[in-house]
Amino acid sequence: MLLLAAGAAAVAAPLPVLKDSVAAIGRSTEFLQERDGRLDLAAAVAAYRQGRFAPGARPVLDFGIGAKPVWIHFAVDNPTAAPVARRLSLETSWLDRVDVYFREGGATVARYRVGDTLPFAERPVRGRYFVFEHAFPPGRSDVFLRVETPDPMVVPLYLLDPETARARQAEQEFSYGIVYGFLFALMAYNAILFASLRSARYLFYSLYLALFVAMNIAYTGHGFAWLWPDAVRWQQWANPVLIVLYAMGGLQFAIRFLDLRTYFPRVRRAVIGFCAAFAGVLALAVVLGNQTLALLVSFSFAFLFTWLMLALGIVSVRAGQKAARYFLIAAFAAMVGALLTTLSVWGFIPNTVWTFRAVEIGMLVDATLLALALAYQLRVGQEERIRAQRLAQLDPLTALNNRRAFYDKTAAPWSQTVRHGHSTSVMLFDLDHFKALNDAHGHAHGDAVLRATAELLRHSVRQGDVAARWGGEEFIVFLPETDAAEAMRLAERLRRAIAAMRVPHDGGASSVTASFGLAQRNPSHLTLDALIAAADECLYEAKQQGRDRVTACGGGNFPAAALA
Ligand SMILES: Nc1nc2c(ncn2[C@@H]2O[C@H](COP(=O)(O)OP(=O)(O)OP(=O)(O)O)[C@@H](O)[C@H]2O)c(=O)[nH]1
Repeated sequence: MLLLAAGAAAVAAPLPVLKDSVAAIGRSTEFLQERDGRLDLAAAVAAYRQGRFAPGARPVLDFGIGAKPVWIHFAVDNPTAAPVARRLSLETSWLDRVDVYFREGGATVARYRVGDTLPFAERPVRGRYFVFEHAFPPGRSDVFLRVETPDPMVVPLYLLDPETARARQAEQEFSYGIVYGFLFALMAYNAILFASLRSARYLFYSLYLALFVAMNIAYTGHGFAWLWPDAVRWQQWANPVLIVLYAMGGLQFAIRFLDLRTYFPRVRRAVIGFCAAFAGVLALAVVLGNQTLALLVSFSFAFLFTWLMLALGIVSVRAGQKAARYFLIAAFAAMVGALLTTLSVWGFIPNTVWTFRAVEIGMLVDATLLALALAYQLRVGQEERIRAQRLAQLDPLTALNNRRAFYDKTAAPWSQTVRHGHSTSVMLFDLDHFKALNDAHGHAHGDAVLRATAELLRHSVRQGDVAARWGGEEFIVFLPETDAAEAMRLAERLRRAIAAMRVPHDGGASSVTASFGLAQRNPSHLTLDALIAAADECLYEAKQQGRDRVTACGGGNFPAAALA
């Protein structure tokens, strides 16, 4: 059993048992910030003895960005008769320099210097955090740490038995595996969608996730441990640069996803300007070698970024964009996650696995919702395309096929007809004296007559027949597997129905008649147009012969009276 003692021996606080608590020990520590120049160990120990150290008020000590170097002390009391092994870990990966001194009976028995300004291989225990193994002898030991960094000086200290510490680390790595695996899968899937659909929003979504992973890998220390263990200089700049790139990636995705170019062109320009301004100041900070400035730029950018994403989501929802609802909830989840993590790191709320990792949980929710939103947009886009295609094929007045659709839909049956030599006919008909009807009752009434005729036609054709408005007051029907006699019966039925039709207008109701031309395919009709031309000739003949009749070319002429 190992006890941790805070404060000078004379005023020792109650000693927590470390083995039972996987919590940061900030409250059991005391600290002194170097306000009047650098202190060496001897000076720090002397200051400690003089009671100049202040007690740690929170589990995780936090001194902010660009803070002066700080000395931290805690005492360990081993009440047993044998040494007890403990693992001290400082779970912030970005600290520039940390000196640790283990002292017993007023003498330093072990000292380490770590920090991300030193190559990774120099760490006493290989890990993304700063870890030290120490066997505490019976009785009291003192631990002094000196921490120096321009980065956020957050110092979550844990003192655990090595087994618990290793299990905790394995658990953390496992969960990072899940987070990165999930995000990589989404990234790959959307990159494939981009490759096949060529829509930039999928690319920017993948990029946004990739930049989140890159940023996360950097600030969790995985990058330094796995990817750039010797790139000490890059390690100094990786966090601010990747934070800014991540936020820029998010905004670039938002621009495309929310289609700001169409909906809010000025907002889009402002967002691009905002990104460019921050990127410019960051570049300046890098050129000047001013890390504190770079960090201030990146954190303020990240802070504004979360609010901006939320604001863009809100205005887009208000502009009626359905998919923006997903975006808004996603941005909100990411924001809550980032907020919880920040509060837990700074010790305002309990630093549990859930609160500390909330930023990643928020990002998983964010990424999932955005993937759903992209899928939703894809589906809506497809439906719109299909609807547009259908509309492009319809005659707007009568909702019958237009000419283009007629040719589309008859292409296959026509080839069948030609290949198998089936009898096929085409029927063309044209309303008689339609100009006079328009003149007498107005164009709107003429339209009503055309719609009523189309309705009759729609109900007269059989399955497989293709009816269309050919133009003006002229209609066409392609009749597959239909010889002249059968076509004649169909046409005659339709002619009578049209003649019997009454279309009401202000002063009563009007009636119309129609003239029909019929042509049955024969070997001389090499194309459908040739057959249509033949039907057109018959129609002309029907008109010539007095209208309100069906004329079959090469076949009989059936005036209304003859068939009545
Ligand atoms: N109301 C209405 N009229 C149309 C439409 N399309 C064409 N028309 C009219 O249809 C009339 C066709 O006139 P014409 O080609 O002289 O034929 P017609 O008067 O029917 O005479 P015949 O065909 O010889 O019996 C024109 O007055 C066109 O303006 C339409 O969509 N709506």
